[in-house]
Amino acid sequence: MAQCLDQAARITVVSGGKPAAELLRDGTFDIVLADLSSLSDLAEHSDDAVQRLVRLASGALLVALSDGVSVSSAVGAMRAGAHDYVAKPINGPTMAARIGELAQRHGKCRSLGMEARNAAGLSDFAGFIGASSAMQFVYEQIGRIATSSAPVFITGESGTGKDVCAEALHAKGQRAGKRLVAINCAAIPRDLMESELFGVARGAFTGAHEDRKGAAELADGGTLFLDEIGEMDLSLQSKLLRFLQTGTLSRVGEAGVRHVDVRVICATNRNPMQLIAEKKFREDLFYRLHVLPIHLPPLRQRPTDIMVLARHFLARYATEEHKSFGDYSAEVSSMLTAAEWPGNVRQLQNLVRRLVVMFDGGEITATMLSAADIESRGVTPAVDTQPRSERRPPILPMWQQEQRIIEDAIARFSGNVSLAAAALEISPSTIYRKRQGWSELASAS
Ligand SMILES: Nc1ncnc2c1ncn2[C@@H]1O[C@H](COP(=O)(O)OP(=O)(O)OP(=O)(O)O)[C@@H](O)[C@H]1O
Repeated sequence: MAQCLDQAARITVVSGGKPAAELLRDGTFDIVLADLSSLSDLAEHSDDAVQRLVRLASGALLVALSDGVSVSSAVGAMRAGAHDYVAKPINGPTMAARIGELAQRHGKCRSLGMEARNAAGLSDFAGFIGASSAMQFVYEQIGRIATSSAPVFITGESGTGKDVCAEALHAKGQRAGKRLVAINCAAIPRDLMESELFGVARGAFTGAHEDRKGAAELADGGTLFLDEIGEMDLSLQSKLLRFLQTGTLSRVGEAGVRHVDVRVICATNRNPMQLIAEKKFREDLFYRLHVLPIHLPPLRQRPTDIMVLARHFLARYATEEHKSFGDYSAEVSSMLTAAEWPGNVRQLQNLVRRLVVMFDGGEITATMLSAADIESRGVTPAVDTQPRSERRPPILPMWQQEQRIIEDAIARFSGNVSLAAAALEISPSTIYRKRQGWSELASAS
């Protein structure tokens, strides 16, 4: 692992909780890797031992290592103050990647010598734009793990580039000559999901007029990207687990098995540990998939990327629209850099696209920016000639108002959910999820 970390990293190994406690009392460390099975000399219960080590190692990041994979011990260690939990066995590069990701999240890169390494970083990489140290770390991770066949688990808020990441991993890997087949577990109705994933045999159900390959077979030799994996039905999760364990699948309605060789990449914007705790995601499947994790940081945590992205999108859309724009004014630059970007890169991208469509060119001013922002929220004051008393519509429940906004947007784009989602700055899967919820609410009322 030492070879995978920065060259200047110094690693001290001790065996047992007591020697570790003494060392932490006297010295300063950035990362503590605490093997839970070796702490019994410090406290009877490993959670208490972790708590003591965390207290002694003030300022250090503590990673708990465990022999088995168990949510209760993970939760216990995290409650006791550990910053991450890793199940053994784990190899050096993966451990180094986990540490880097953790350091990124906790702003420890500088002390771990990562900042200096990133100074001459890339401003674009396999579809990504961004020169921040957070993105340099992502590029490094992609470069390091792309050639492996082990599953990758991508996490990150909506709009942070999880699809871009899956494409980059495929493009940089040895399977690039074969297909990358993506399947969105939230967008496909539950009863169709199994046949979409594993295929269907002719006559399996009404409408199955011919044999059809599913996404896994179509990706044979290449990469299968399971987007929004957290939304997958529990019964299908068991079948996916069996597929991962055996490398074989059966099409729906077929008795035999077929061998399929795919690299699996999955992504979610949900917290996987929480899904497991809520029994919505199988723990054993999670650990099968969570071999090489990549976390995409939200845009607000990498403000240096904001203007790089904004300029990139401006140039791109101006070319597309055959318009000529100058730069963003200083005021606009500081407004964009200070914004929170809950929709991350997708939100910024949509805003710039609207600016380009709405205006003819020139420098982007604060007035233009606020006009484009108002447009995005659909705040268009209507001309009102009726008396006030007649004007006020009844207040509808929140879900019905939300439904109206979303369905209006879909109608505006002639039924194209992806375009409506882009205009509303949400993901298409959010729309599908909400639609499912509305029909349940409507049938309940
Ligand atoms: N670093 C980046 N550089 C350039 N474009 C980016 C970057 N990150 C995201 N994008 C663009 O932002 C949009 C959203 O990205 P993507 O679909 O990959 O996000 P996501 O994390 O998968 O979102 P969701 O969870 O909602 O599906 C896409 O158009 C993508 O090309």
